[in-house]
Amino acid sequence: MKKLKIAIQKSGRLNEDSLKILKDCGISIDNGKDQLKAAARNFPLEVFYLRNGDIPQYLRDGVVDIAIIGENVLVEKGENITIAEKLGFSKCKVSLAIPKGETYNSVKDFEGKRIATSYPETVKAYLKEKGVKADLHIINGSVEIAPNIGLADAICDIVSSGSTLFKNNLKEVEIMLKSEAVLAVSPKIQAEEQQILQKLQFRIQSVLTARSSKYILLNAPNEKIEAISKILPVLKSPTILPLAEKGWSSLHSVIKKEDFWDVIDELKANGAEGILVCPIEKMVL
Ligand SMILES: Nc1ncnc2c1ncn2[C@@H]1O[C@H](COP(=O)(O)OP(=O)(O)OP(=O)(O)O)[C@@H](O)[C@H]1O
Ligand SMILES: O=P(O)(O)OC[C@H]1O[C@H](OP(=O)(O)OP(=O)(O)O)[C@H](O)[C@@H]1O
Ligand SMILES: [Mg+2]
Repeated sequence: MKKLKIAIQKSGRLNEDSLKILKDCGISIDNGKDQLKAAARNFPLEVFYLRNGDIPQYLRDGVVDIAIIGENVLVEKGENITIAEKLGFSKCKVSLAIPKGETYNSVKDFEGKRIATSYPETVKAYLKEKGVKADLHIINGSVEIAPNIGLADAICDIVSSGSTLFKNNLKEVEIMLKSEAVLAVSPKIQAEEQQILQKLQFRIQSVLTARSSKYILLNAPNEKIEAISKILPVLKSPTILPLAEKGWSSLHSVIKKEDFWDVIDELKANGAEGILVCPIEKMVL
């Protein structure tokens, strides 16, 4: 039987969450420390542990069928590669930054400036669109140090919490793109592998929907149930069950994780008690 070949980052920021999402999809993989290739035990999947930056080429060549990779890397060198799914982790921005003390008016300020970056294609495309010509210095790491050692006037790199910029006395002035981990697909994927991908994608979608949702249970007097049902931003209509105590009911539903804190005060004001919010493991809509 054919196997779907997936590339994930060997080590680094994407590695752990990539393995976790496969695990949550019920797929167990031998994760030997120095292994570069492993087979899943219970799913037709072969895992290749690779450098994030090398993955676009492997996808293009059809050496692997799919990959979990930072969207920013696809923007930089992911021509012809499609995104099947956004995975919701490793969220970051790719931004332009300049020394904190300098004034900034607009992207035109980069005209003629030296910009250090590991993402030259992304910067080139961005500045070209804005009609700005700058001088790019390509370096592979520790980009934020460049202005401090006189190598460049500005930088373009990944920003997440902003602490690396802060520590290096820099400020973010342009956000070029927002990125997260994605499931990317090779243009050379074959029909049989495509079918396995569909099965994997179905599992991933169930995991992602569950991750962004919560199961909520609460008790309320019967006369308040209708009002409470209207407050809750539920996915479908709630389940309502009578409690042993007369005149009271228990309401069960699924809500979006981020919505809960917006409605909690209103729920309480409407007589809701014993509110439980629980994680959901898998969810099929
Ligand atoms: N500080 C950060 N916060 C959130 N996501 C990040 C951060 N830094 C990088 N990422 C995301 O994680 C991906 C992998 O970053 P990481 O630094 O682990 O590897 P890398 O050095 O870019 O790649 P390689 O595997 O080729 O060495 C990046 O492409 C980006 O999408
Ligand atoms: O805004 P922050 O939260 O500080 O994150 C941004 C930093 O994180 C990444 O570096 P990483 O730590 O992955 O080191 P690397 O340059 O060796 O990849 C990125 O290259 C930035 O330097
Ligand atoms: Mg990094």
